[in-house]
Amino acid sequence: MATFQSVAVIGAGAWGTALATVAARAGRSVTLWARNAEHATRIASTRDNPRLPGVRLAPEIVVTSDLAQASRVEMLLIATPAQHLRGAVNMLASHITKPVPIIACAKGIEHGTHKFMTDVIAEAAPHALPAILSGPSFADDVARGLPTAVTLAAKDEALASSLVQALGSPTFRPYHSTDIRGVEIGGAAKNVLAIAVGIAVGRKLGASAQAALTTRGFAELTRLGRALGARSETLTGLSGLGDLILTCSSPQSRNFALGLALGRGEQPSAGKLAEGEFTAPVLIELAASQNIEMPVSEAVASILSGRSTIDAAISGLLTRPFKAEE
Ligand SMILES: NC(=O)C1=CN([C@@H]2O[C@H](COP(=O)(O)OP(=O)(O)OC[C@H]3O[C@@H](n4cnc5c(N)ncnc54)[C@H](OP(=O)(O)O)[C@@H]3O)[C@@H](O)[C@H]2O)C=CC1
Ligand SMILES: O=C(CO)COP(=O)(O)O
Repeated sequence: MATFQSVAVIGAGAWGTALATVAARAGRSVTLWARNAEHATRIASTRDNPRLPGVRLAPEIVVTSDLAQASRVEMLLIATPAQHLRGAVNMLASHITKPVPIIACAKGIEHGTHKFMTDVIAEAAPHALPAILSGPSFADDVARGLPTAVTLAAKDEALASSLVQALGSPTFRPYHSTDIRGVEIGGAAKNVLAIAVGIAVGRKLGASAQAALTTRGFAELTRLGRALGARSETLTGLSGLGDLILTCSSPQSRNFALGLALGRGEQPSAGKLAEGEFTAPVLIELAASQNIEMPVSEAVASILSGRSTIDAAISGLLTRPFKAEE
């Protein structure tokens, strides 16, 4: 089984910083790459990243903005926002001349192409061995060493298992899988559904509505997943149901918090990345192309685009025809 001793994390936001900490805790030699040279220098000297406040970066983590240096490793993790993953991998591609695992850690679907993250990696860096890491894991919890479990999928099971060995520790437990698509669908869709549930909570629709909306959201995530070939154990696993439960139940989630603010009629906090906002339009385009009904996601997309008011969207969902549960 291959061992991966050196790891680079591309993207020094909250998640990239937490993942660098995870890899260091697992005993890897870690480089964290920030696109901005000034940020890299500041993080390297203060050992503190304002994108993940209160977390001290381990002294052995090298922070750099030099991509050539960062890419001289045995495995890479990409932790940029989903819509910037292609740009980051394009920059890396000229440095990747032999098969190297590149793990997508972003949750989303690319605008315009409807491509999932590992497809983007395969296209942009043909030598890469694409993989995906996703599951219920807030950066802050992960960085502080609170127990978390995620799914890590690659096409080749032995590779997925080696990557798990390289990153896993008692407080960060990846489960390996070969169902890349299933993992990607869960991570992308749950962010959109969390906005819906946040809106319902913000509108004070009650705990019963919160549970109902989360469950019906899971039904539509599952419908799309099945249509795209995902395995049911993945959809009910950590990267599907697990992450949906986390994100739809906690204001610690930026997607839930965005919905909460919208539901309360407040201004959402500026500068916080809520991937569901970007995923919603492309998710419903993808669903339509597969003839899959995703009414909750459609309601979120129509609210975010201004095509519908919150009250009209809620009323639209509540007056849908009664039907068999599936
Ligand atoms: N935070 C979390 O708890 C988790 C997040 N994720 C996923 O991880 C992804 C990143 O989220 P998160 O880290 O929280 O977001 P942040 O907003 O904290 O950070 C995003 C980082 O990406 C960098 N970046 C943006 N564009 C580019 C680019 N073109 N090239 C290189 N770097 C770029 C930003 O750089 P700069 O600082 O210069 O702007 C920033 O450091 C999202 O898809 C999210 O869903 C997954 C699991 C947990
Ligand atoms: O993906 C996450 C937890 O698994 C983080 O959720 P938010 O992006 O909504 O904060």
